[in-house]
Amino acid sequence: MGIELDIRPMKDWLPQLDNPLLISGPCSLESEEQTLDTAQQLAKDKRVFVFRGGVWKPRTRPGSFEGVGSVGLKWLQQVKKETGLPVGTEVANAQHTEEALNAGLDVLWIGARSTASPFVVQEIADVVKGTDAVIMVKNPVNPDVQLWMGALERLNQAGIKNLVGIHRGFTSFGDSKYRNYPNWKTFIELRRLLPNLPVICDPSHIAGKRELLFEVSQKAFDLGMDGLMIESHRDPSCAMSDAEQQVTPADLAKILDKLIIRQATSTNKQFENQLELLRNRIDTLDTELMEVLSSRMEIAREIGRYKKENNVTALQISRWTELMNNRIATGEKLNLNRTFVQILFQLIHEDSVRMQTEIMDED
Ligand SMILES: O=C(O)C(=O)C[C@]1(C(=O)O)C=C[C@@H](O)C=C1
Repeated sequence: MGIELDIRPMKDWLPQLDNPLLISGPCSLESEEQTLDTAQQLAKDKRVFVFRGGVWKPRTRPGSFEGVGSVGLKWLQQVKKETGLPVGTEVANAQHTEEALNAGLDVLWIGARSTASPFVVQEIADVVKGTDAVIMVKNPVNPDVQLWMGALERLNQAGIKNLVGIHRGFTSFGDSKYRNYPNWKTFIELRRLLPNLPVICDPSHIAGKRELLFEVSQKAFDLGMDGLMIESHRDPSCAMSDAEQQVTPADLAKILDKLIIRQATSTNKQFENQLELLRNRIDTLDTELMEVLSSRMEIAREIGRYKKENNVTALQISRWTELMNNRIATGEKLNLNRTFVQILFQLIHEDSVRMQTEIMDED
């Protein structure tokens, strides 16, 4: 389902922005002193454009530190006064939103668990209606691009044009080196559906550990994301939440020094010409690929008709297993990724079986 949102570019509400947008600050605000000290250090690095600090912390289980609450808004106001940095926090219900707006916060964001709940998003949208608030929407915990877009749409319908998506990864099951699996394809799909929506990455929540922050941040820039939100604490070892994934402002600067920021296009004519030549070759190969697929499917249909006449099942598990093993081995010789080959042939086989059963069930 296609939707068009009326979205303003980030520079309209943050004129000092010199791409990309970097938001940083502690996971949770813990004391006025910790807040101001971290903010002062971050403000010295001119690459940080917005200071963040969690005030109300949605925790998975009760009993964990749930944030300092409303008093933290005063500390954020103080940060703004002392450093000149715009400030932001996460809101999870109407009351948080009202308080944050009244405190003059510059940026509010909706967390992954809240984005997954349309009632919560609507409640927040009703409060911000008619204001020129800047609202960032994290992806929902599950990789459902429609749910993510739905949240953005609700806010846009409430007149909010200063919208940004935040990619923070998705709940992982089983073994994963990430705290939240990045599933980059969900971002790619969101960008395809809403090309004018700025989207930043939250490497802290994807990585879950500071050692992976650089790798995830670089990947975000390789894909053309518009910024990063990275948690920073003056002393992560004694942070009251997410200690493993926070970095000191000094370590943040080291990560930023190493990152390569890529542009969507290049002004180099030679590059553009060469790219066009290579893209033409891809177009030709894709046409051949489709023609080969079409011939393959035609044979599968023929087999289907034949099986129908002879009362034989569409699914032939031993042939399918043998075929898959063979294609993976061939793929390896041809330098094709194993998972890619597996998924590709699963899709082809699935459609082949679908067509054959349709033929069999025709009158
Ligand atoms: O070999 C067959 O029996 C086929 O119908 C072809 C095919 C395939 O598309 O490769 C389709 C269904 C079977 O489960 C196995 C293989």
